[in-house]
Amino acid sequence: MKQTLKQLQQFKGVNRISMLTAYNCPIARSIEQAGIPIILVGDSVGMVEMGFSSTRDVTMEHMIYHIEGVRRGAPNTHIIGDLPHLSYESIDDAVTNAKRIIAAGADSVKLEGPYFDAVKAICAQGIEVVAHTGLTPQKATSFKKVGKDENEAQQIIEDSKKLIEAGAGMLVVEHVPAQLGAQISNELTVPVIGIGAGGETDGQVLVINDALGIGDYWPPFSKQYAHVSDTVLKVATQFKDEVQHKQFP
Ligand SMILES: Nc1nc(=O)c2c([nH]1)NC[C@@H]1CN(c3ccc(C(=O)N[C@@H](CCC(=O)O)C(=O)O)cc3)CN21
Ligand SMILES: CC(C)C(=O)C(=O)O
Ligand SMILES: [Mg+2]
Repeated sequence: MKQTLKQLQQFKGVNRISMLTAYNCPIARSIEQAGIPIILVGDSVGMVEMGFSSTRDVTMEHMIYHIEGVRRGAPNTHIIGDLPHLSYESIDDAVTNAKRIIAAGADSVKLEGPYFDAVKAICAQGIEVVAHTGLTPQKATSFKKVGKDENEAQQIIEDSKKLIEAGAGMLVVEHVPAQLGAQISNELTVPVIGIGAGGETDGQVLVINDALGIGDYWPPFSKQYAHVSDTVLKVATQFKDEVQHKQFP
């Protein structure tokens, strides 16, 4: 059954939490069928589905379109919708756009970085918020690991704590040393979901295209459980040949 962030918080320290991204209806349907409790409609859609070289090209309209499809496929799964780049620079925009993400079918919204007042304002509207620290691709100029030196690590810990104090009910921490992922998980009372943040976080999130082996590049911390792009190539080639040689239909 679809759970709220508040209900999902009970898993901390009890069960590991799995989360996958999804961007369309049939993939979301299979993820729900597998019993994954949380689907993230990430702005990574811009890179892995739309062919942009950054998540900064993703708009509110893109996010809404994808969230609507995912909700049709997964009516009973908690859906987190990413707020895209520049959609929460002002408090007014943050609240307006969070409401639009929820109206599209998400159960909570996620935003990147130390936007404490935006988190507070969105929570004040009764909308659950997921925070995101570590590597934050909307602002990043490279996708290198962050938090490797002591100052940077301390800043990430402080931002994470303040985002939870501002009202965020869950945290995603991306591409940081395993020891920092573990420390943040230990120090926060809410679930910390890691991606490239080691094995000691409360849960793990993976981009579904990386897990399926769709695309031609996958981050070093990801795992390919299948190689679907190879299958697409095989199928398309076979179909072409069969049409050519009148073997199909
Ligand atoms: N397919 C995909 N999977 C993701 O997990 C993902 C995206 N895209 N796009 C949005 C962000 C960006 N992410 C990424 C993407 C690449 C690296 C990566 O390859 N890092 C290398 C090289 C970095 C560099 O030299 O610029 C590394 O060794 O850290 C890391 C995180 C995670 N997110
Ligand atoms: C990588 C995850 C955490 C994300 O924000 C996304 O898929 O957009
Ligand atoms: Mg994202």
